[in-house]
This record gives sequence, structure tokens and C-alpha cells, in this order.
Amino acid sequence: MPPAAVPSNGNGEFTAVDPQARQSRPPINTRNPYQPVPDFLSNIGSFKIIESTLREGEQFANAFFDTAKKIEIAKALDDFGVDYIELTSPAASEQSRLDCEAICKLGLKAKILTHIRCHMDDARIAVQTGVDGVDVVIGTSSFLREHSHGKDMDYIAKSAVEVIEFVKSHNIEIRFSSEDSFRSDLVDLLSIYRTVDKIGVNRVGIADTVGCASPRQVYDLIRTLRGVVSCDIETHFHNDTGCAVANAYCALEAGATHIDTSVLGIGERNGITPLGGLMARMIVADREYVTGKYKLHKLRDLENLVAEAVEVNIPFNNYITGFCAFTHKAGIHAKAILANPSTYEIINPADFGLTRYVHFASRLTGWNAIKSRVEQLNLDMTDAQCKECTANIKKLADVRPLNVDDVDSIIRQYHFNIKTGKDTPLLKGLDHPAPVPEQLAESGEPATKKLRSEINQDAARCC
Ligand SMILES: CC(=O)SCCNC(=O)CCNC(=O)[C@H](O)C(C)(C)COP(=O)(O)OP(=O)(O)OC[C@H]1O[C@@H](n2cnc3c(N)ncnc32)[C@H](O)[C@@H]1OP(=O)(O)O
Ligand SMILES: O=C(O)CCC(=O)C(=O)O
Ligand SMILES: [Zn+2]
Repeated sequence: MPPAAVPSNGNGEFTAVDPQARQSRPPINTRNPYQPVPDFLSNIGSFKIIESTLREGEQFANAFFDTAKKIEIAKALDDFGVDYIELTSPAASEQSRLDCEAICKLGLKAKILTHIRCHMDDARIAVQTGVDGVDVVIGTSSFLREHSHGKDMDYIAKSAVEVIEFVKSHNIEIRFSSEDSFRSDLVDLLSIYRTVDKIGVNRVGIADTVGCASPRQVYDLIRTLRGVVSCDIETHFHNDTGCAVANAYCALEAGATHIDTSVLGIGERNGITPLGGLMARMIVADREYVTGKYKLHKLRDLENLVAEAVEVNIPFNNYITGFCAFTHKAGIHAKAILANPSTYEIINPADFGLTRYVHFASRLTGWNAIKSRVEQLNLDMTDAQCKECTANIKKLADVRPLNVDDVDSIIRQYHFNIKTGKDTPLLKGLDHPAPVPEQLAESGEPATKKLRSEINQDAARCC
């Protein structure tokens, strides 16, 4: 069972948000002043998602989905609001075929696609499954023509036409894609796309199969293709060189209409554009479109479902749902976040049903964060006292990692001391006499045995 994707409120003991303090804060900016200006090519505000967790995602090294899990994932994707769900080829195995039929019978809102080789044997099986559409692919780069299927461009064009016409004759949506598009000859590519567009293919697909493309290359190729075909353009980006989200965005800017994703980005090698990463990028570009179309608050559950199914943890730095994606630590950040979250947040966690956290238990903590914590604890301290108390906290934080309880007891003890008029030297906040550094380090030992993420989680609370 993977850990919760974000720091939870745990036992809920700190729902402590001071409503007064909250009201006095300026509202979060919901409109991004840097939102891109629409242009005639861009589909930033009208894209569709082809969700391939159940096809590309099944190619992830750890993936095994039984029928029940596939159905659960398909329903969750549908509920999230993806436009298409792409399934493994029914030619891959008998169970793959049966699963494809079973998912087609669910009556989901999303259109169901299956993904096949450019071959009549596969096409004949695919059209019998009940899918709404068939995604056909064949390699066009010299690598694939030589080392995969061994066919030349004439053969590819001929078989593409045959398969497309066959699928169309069954009144099923059809897409034709070139595998390894970015290492294919541009003239070959444009020529085959023009051919399939003329015979009425619904979409053409561009695939960065090896993850070699840069955003600029993507923009150039898609913009050129946009001038050649009139059908929709789907794009598929592997993440080997870290550009999968950026490439998807550039493709939309250049006129692509559909983006392939998988939950958590799972797929061959290190995978493709992650659904959550795409949502993060697109909500900044067009919040209205994204929030109007997708149930973003379901993202975390969807990711947990898939993470559990393929037995991985959600990465700490995952887009949106990584445990620290909305945790603010350094004092300078914390102060500004408390004043107006948009200062250091381009995404509002509430759009995803999530909460922001302010970390206030480290040597980087500033007095503004402590003051906010003092207010959450309903204690009465002046700014000068908050500053002195912060100095105490820093002193201990220089020796060992702290958690919320450490800081709260320093604050409470400090508060008790000032209210009772006791002399309060540094480290006066500890319940016991000021420990020497070795004792502090020792008392920190159990904490250091915890995962650092757990410690950090313990050290931050929602603001
Ligand atoms: C980039 C991508 O992710 S593409 C999608 C990948 N998806 C899959 O591979 C689905 C799962 N695959 C499978 O179950 C199997 O590979 C099958 C059933 C499709 C084919 O299995 P096999 O016949 O045993 O062949 P094998 O997998 O060893 O090799 C691939 C075969 O497909 C052919 N081929 C590869 N790509 C294509 C293509 N796009 N169009 C037509 N034929 C192709 C190859 O020439 C090779 O056939 P050959 O051995 O007769 O030369
Ligand atoms: O069919 C496609 O467009 C993409 C196939 C694929 O997974 C890839 O090329 O990486
Ligand atoms: Zn792929």
C-alpha cells in the first residue's frame, strides 16, 4: 500500500485554521495574469485526453492488471473525465481481447480505443471487440524500418490505407500514427499523413517513442503537420529526457488536438506524459477549461489506485500530489504564503481538493510562521515574544530534526513562562532543563530513524 500522496491531517488534530486570520488574507488569485494569449493555432483551451494507462501503462515494467483492476481503473478514469481510454491490443493475448470486450460493455462516457499494429490480422480482431475507435501504429524511422518490422515506406502506405479503409467500413473511429516520428524523415512523414488524411482518417498521431524531442522540435513538427492535414492530431511523448509535459504543451500550442497520458506517467521505460503533470500545466494555462472538464479532486485517489496496482509509491516530488507539493518551508516563503498564497503558488491546492502546509519546525523557520502557529494554538504572544520563541526553536533545530510536537511544546512552555513571570533563558521552552547538545542529538535519534518525508510531514500544518 503506497503512502498517502500528500501530508494528511493525520488524526485531524490540527484543523486549526483561524477563521479570523483567514478572512483578513487577500483572496487567492484564480486568474493567472500570465495566461497565454490564444492564437489561431493553439488548442490550449480545447484539448482532449487519450488516457493510456490501460495500454501504454500496461507496458510499465511493474504492471499487471487483472480484469477487475482494469475495470476499476477504467471506471475511475471515466469518472475523472478523460475523453478516451486506450486499451492494449486484443491481439496481444486472449485475456487482453476479453478484457477489451468487457470494458467496451461498461457503457462509460469515455470513448474506448484499442491500439494495434498496422496489420490486417490485428485490425480484424480489433473491430470485433466493440471499441469506439482503433489506434493504428507503425514505425517510420530507419531504426524501426530496419530492426522492427523491416518494411519500406511504400509498403507502410499501402498497408495503412488497407487497414484504415477496413476499420472505417465498420463505422469505427480510426487513427494512424507513425512510431518514432521524430527520428523519421520529414518528407516520408508528411507524405504518409497526407495520404491517410485524404482517405478520411479521424486522427493522425505523432509519437516521440524514444523521448528524444525537445519542445521546440515538437512545435515545429506539429505546426508543419497542421498545415498538411485537416484531421485531428494526437501526440504521444515519452519522458526519457524529461520533456514529456513540456512537449505535450508545445504540441497543443502548435495545433495538436489530443494528448496521450497515463496515470503517474507509467509506460515503457520511464513512461510518458503523466495525467497529473498535464493537469498541472494546463490548469495554469486555462483554469476554466480544465476545472470545467475534469474532476480534479479525484486525481489523488486515481493515482493511489494505480500506484497500488503497480506497487509503486507516489514520488515525493510528484506534480500536485507529491507529499510536499504544497508545503512551504523557508521563513521568507512561509511569511508570504500566510499573507497571500499566490505569492509562492501558481496552482491552488483547493482546485484538487488538497491543502497547503506551512512548515514551522526547522532552522529555516521565521517568526511569522511561529506567530501563525501561536495564533492557531490560541495563545497570546507579542511579536517580540514570537521572535524570541523562534530563536529558541532555531537553537534546537540546529541540533536535530524537529516535529510539530517539539515546536508546540517549546511554544507552550515559553508561553507558560511569560505568563507566570518566570525567568526564561534560551531553550526555556523545553519541559526539562536545557539539554546539552549531545542530549539533544540523542533525543533526536528516533526521529532520524524515520523517513525524512515523515519528519517533514510531522513538521508542517495546514495554514
Ligand atoms: C511503441 C509501442 O509501444 S507500440 C505498442 C506495443 N504494444 C505491443 O507490443 C502489444 C503487445 N505485443 C504483443 O503481445 C506481441 O508483440 C504481438 C502479439 C503484437 C506480436 O507478437 P509476435 O508475433 O510474437 O511478434 P514479436 O512481438 O516477437 O515481434 C513483433 C512483430 O510485429 C511486427 N511489427 C512490429 N511493429 C509493427 C507494426 N507497427 N505494424 C505491423 N507489424 C509490426 C514485427 O515485424 C514482428 O513480426 P515478425 O516477428 O513476424 O517480424
Ligand atoms: O500509437 C502511438 O501513437 C504511440 C505508440 C507508442 O506507444 C510509442 O510510439 O511510444
Ligand atoms: Zn509509447
